[in-house]
Amino acid sequence: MVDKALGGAGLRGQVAGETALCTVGKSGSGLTYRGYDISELADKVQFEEVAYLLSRGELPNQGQLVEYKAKLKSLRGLPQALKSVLETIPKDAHPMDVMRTGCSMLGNLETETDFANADDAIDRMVAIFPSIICYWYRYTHDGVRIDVETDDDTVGAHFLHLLHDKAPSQLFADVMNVSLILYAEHEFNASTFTARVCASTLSDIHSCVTGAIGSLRGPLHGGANEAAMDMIEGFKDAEHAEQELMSMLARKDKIMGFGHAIYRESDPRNVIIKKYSERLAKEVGDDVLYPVSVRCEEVMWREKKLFCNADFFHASAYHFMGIPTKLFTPIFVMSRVTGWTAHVKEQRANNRIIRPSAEYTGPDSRPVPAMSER
Ligand SMILES: CC(=O)SCCNC(=O)CCNC(=O)[C@H](O)C(C)(C)COP(=O)(O)OP(=O)(O)OC[C@H]1O[C@@H](n2cnc3c(N)ncnc32)[C@H](O)[C@@H]1OP(=O)(O)O
Ligand SMILES: O=C([O-])CC(=O)C(=O)O
Repeated sequence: MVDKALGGAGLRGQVAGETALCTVGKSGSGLTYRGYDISELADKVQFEEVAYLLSRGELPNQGQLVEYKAKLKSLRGLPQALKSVLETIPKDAHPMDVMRTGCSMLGNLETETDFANADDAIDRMVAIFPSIICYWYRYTHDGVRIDVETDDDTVGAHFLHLLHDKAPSQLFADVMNVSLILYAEHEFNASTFTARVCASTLSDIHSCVTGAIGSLRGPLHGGANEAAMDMIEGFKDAEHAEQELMSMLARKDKIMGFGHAIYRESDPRNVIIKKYSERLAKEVGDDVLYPVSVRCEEVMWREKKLFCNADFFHASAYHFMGIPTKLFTPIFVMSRVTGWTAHVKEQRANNRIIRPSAEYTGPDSRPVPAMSER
């Protein structure tokens, strides 16, 4: 059924399948993973518990969590052939292209041959994605071949450790944890739908994730956090931000990090990451980027009733932790791989190939003219 308020373009408002994984825009804060509210998850659990919840169906007990984290730790290493491929990708490549190639190469080296073993392939991707991006980044930017097998307890701490060559502070590790939870799953968003379409052909899980990475890359989806950072970095202070935004709105520019396909008044993830951005700003002594971001939020709501989505305050939060802007969207991949792959399993469990119909708008039937008549 088409929701008239949203219109039908972009399949908006049309139910394209069922899921037990996530609600968007419904009860509680509006976002739940398997029934658990996002704000409670962000408050109380680790990303690894969310990853387990999505792949296995329930939150782990203590023993299961210990075992799961030990398994992830043991899967961080990169095969030599994958390292060689990463070393050939140029320094100026976009890191999302590196993620896409890294995932695809992993699919060549560790091909999923039996859907019954999907959880092993999923765990491997959750564990190895930070290694892939950091190995390439440090090799091409710092000229070092890093050892990716750290002893860090969590995916977020492991990532920051590899990137900065030292274990992160507790605050930074906590922010990464919350960020990875917030990005983990979001129903039938564009990249997840890509993964489900691929899964519906009974393709392998690495193909599903490789396709999803390509969809996430665009600035209307995951790429918005980088685009938001590029924008706010250009503002000198809150006053300047307001003037520039007003001009951008007058030119009808799209303001990255604002608006949403489903939420109408707010994105429940924003209030959570905004709080952490504020804490980080205090921690690092920022008195520009956070006030600039807050002013952008005020102006966009006042002028357009547009609100910050999950991406906007992620920009300043990641920046405060010393993460280069072009690595922002790969972090989204490190998290969303848990949602994508849970959807792949769900699609496989109740599958019919996804193949909608198109309304034809081309010319009427006509004969092929001879070459001399074209
Ligand atoms: C984690 C995520 O992927 S969250 C999304 C990240 N993407 C962004 O931040 C990119 C900026 N935002 C956008 O481009 C859009 O809001 C999207 C892609 C997220 C949603 O697109 P839609 O569902 O088409 O948006 P929606 O139907 O609400 O748009 C309504 C109107 O608001 C405008 N609008 C929506 N978002 C913005 C924005 N960020 N800046 C300026 N105008 C906007 C649209 O152009 C549209 O105007 P129109 O009717 O004159 O064409
Ligand atoms: O749901 C969407 O369309 C985009 C989004 O917020 C996400 O994927 O996290």
